[in-house]
Amino acid sequence: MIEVRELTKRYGGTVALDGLSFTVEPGHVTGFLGPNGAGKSTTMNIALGLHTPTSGDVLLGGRRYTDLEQPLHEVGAMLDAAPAHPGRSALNHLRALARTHRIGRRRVEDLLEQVGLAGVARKKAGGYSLGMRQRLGIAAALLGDPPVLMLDEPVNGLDPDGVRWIRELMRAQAAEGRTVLVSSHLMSELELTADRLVIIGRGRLVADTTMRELAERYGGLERAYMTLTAQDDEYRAHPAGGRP
Ligand SMILES: Nc1ncnc2c1ncn2[C@@H]1O[C@H](COP(=O)(O)OP(=O)(O)OP(=O)(O)O)[C@@H](O)[C@H]1O
Repeated sequence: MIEVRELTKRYGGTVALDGLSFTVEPGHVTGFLGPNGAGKSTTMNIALGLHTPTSGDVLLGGRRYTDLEQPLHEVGAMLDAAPAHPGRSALNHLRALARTHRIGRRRVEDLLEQVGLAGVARKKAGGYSLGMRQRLGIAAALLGDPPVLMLDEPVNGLDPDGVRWIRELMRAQAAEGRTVLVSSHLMSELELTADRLVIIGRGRLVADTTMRELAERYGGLERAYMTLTAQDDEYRAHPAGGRP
């Protein structure tokens, strides 16, 4: 489970997150949706201990990331598509990660097979395509068989095969009882993947619901997203005295 509690983050004068709270339950793929700059990456970076919140916190299975003794066994994450040093092979990259958690070579080889990189495992990552780098990032995230997965815009720039592969993988991970949070700024990307949805706008919670509920209430998912984020903009344009 992921618990985001009253999370606020300011970068100088920019309020990236403004008292954001929501919970992500296991057994579902939860989409984390919001326009560019809404605060999705900031939330994930804080969850993974990469940024410090101004106030509030994020708990993974009840603990902050920085308190986890064996983080690879607690949470797997892919925040960008450049997970390995370009001079290092997929095999060596995963082996190095595995050693930090006493994970065996067999697990690394099985994962390379699972993500479709077995054939290029000894080649340098610098020569990998975007799709191959994404697959390596996913392998690294899965290495410790963690109960929580967090993926930031994982299908950006991928071809249809890669998109389908990641989509099926996320659904399979959720079906096995894991907590899966996947961010996107496009509703169309989450439509076929997520069954729950957390929508944020300008660092605030806009909706926390199921896909079905949202589609029924607004007569379609795209329409729901446009309506909800437009309302947010409208509200934020008149913060002092409310709407005119
Ligand atoms: N390191 C930083 N320094 C200053 N401002 C930042 C920093 N990181 C994020 N921001 C600002 O915080 C806000 C939220 O950004 P964030 O990247 O979290 O949004 P996002 O929802 O992930 O957007 P996108 O879909 O474009 O990736 C934006 O206004 C952004 O400019």
